[in-house]
Amino acid sequence: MSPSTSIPFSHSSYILIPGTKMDALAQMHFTTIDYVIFALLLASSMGIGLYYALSGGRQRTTQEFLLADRSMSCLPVSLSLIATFQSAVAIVGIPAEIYTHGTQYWFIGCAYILGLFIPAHVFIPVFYRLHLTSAYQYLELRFSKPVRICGTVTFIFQTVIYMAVCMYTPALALNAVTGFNLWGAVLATGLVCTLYTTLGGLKAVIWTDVFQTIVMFAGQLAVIVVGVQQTGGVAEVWRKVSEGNLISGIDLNPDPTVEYTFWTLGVGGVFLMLSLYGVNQAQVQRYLSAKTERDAVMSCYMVFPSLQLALALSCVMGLVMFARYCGEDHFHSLGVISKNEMVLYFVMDMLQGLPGLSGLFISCLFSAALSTISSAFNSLATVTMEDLIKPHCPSMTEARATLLSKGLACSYGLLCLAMAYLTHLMSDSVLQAAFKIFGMVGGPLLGIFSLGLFFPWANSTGALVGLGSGLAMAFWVGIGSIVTSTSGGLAAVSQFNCTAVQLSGNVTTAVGTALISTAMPTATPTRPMGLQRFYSLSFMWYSALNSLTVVITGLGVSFLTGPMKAEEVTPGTLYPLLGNMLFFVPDKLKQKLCCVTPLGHGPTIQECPPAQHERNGQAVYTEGSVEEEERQSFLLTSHTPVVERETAL
Ligand SMILES: O=C(O)CCCC[C@@H]1SC[C@@H]2NC(=O)N[C@@H]21
Ligand code: NA
Repeated sequence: MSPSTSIPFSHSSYILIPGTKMDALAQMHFTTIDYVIFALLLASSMGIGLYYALSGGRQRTTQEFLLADRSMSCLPVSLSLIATFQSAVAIVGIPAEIYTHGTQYWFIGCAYILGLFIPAHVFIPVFYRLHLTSAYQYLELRFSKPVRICGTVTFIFQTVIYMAVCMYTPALALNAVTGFNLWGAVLATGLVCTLYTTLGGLKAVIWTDVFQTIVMFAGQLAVIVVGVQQTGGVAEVWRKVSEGNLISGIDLNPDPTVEYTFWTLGVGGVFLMLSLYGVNQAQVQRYLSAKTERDAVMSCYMVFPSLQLALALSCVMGLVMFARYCGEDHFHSLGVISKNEMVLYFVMDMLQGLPGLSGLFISCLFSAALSTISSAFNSLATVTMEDLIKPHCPSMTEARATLLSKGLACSYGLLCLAMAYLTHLMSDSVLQAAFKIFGMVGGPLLGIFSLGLFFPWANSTGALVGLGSGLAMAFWVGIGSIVTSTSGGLAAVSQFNCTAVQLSGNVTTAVGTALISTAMPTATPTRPMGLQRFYSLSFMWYSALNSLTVVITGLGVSFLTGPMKAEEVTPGTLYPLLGNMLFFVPDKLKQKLCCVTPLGHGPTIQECPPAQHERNGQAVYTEGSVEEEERQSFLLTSHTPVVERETAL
């Protein structure tokens, strides 16, 4: 056993080194029951999709297809909110991070507090009362149409790339450990997902998310239970893990180039959470599908415990995996050359001989992927329809609009399949690839929404230049880190080896030292200086850096080009940040002080829009018509008794 081997993790994943144990394992094909379980998962997802295609309003209106008729209660919405950003990436990626970096990553759970509290009390009330369909309608109301278009296009770009990673991960898993045909798996996943999303709309996506989240948790739990039992029980696992020095306390290191510290996870993680649970269309659409604002806020609160459970399951799986292979450079001898592969080997090693469980785990991986990918297709179709097509063809009939939405969901599905094929450059950890996508593209989007919500002076020129600068900053750092490959994840890989070594005197501790092995075996890790240091910024700071770049540049340009006055801003598009921070100041003084229009003052000037036609003197609105939308928006925003709502805020 070589005590200090460094395993240079390479870019390419999933090459099975012939003759190694891994290769032998891959020959271990699924038993029939495993395939049956996997087929059951795909069939039940299809069933739910078909059910919603043939029941209810039969997906005949965009209100139903894209927003589930705004009729959902908080439980399914909250499970769907979790499923959307908990994919195979987390299930495959997090245990490997725990194995190689210790439990520091677990501190991202601290970011869930503010990361869900702020969306519940800032973003949801504003978006819900504006009665939006697409989050980017907000950008037109607050700024201008060009800003909305840029926001939509940025979102589409981010989601298509993220989808490719999400679809590729479980398929590679299947291929790596079962020899199952890689592209057969991608095709099966993509087609099933595209079908039920296209047929059943948001209702089907939400209810399949509920089912798939349950399968996801069950699969992870099964692996953990079997893993603990095969490693000699909880006490044994705990002993090996603590000896391996894997339990890391709070790391308060302020160095922003260190990948995982309390600051990058607890603070940087909040910005990541806000970009996902605050302003991402997929989540905003779920909030808007709730039948009342209260249901939307409750669904956001209910995400917290489930997200903590999902995080705990992934982290514990990493600990058990470490305990199982501790004391031997297991993965090295196995020829495992990518972090993404570790978990798959571990699971197949644990579950072999237990028919059905490996099928359950692969179903868990595909459930996680399907629930994320279907949410993305549906939100991509929604924003394309609402932001890019409808404004140009106002006279389009409801039936045609719905048909076009279905066509969009389908074509996005096929596009993501193609993107999955192109995703050859898989960074060493798919989890880090996902974090980079969110940070580089989701960060600037968080910035532009924050600019609009919290800064009345911001104008649309500032917003456009701000968004552009945020994306430029993101790609400068992101590409810089790949080119110089100094940033964590790609080159420098810390590899915990859990061999016990004799230290000075007879003190023996397991070496928890992280052996930094870089891709250049000769290079000793030197402290990067200047621009190198900038490029080696932890990817956990990308969301914060890029959103703040948008806000600062956006404000600067707004002041240069003539800031907006509070009365010019569309009512209901500002969040009285100052007003609510100074909640202790009496209203009269507050109004004078920061001249802030309290939240919820909808457009009071306009009259209730004219109905399409009258029937015996009563105004009649057809469901889903533009007039109906305007009427609802008017009712929602003008009748609210502001005072009591404001205190609720
Ligand atoms: O699993 C994925 O597809 C994406 C990786 C996790 C995304 C973020 S991390 C913080 C938050 N917690 C989750 O479970 N998902 C999101
Ligand atoms: Na998911």
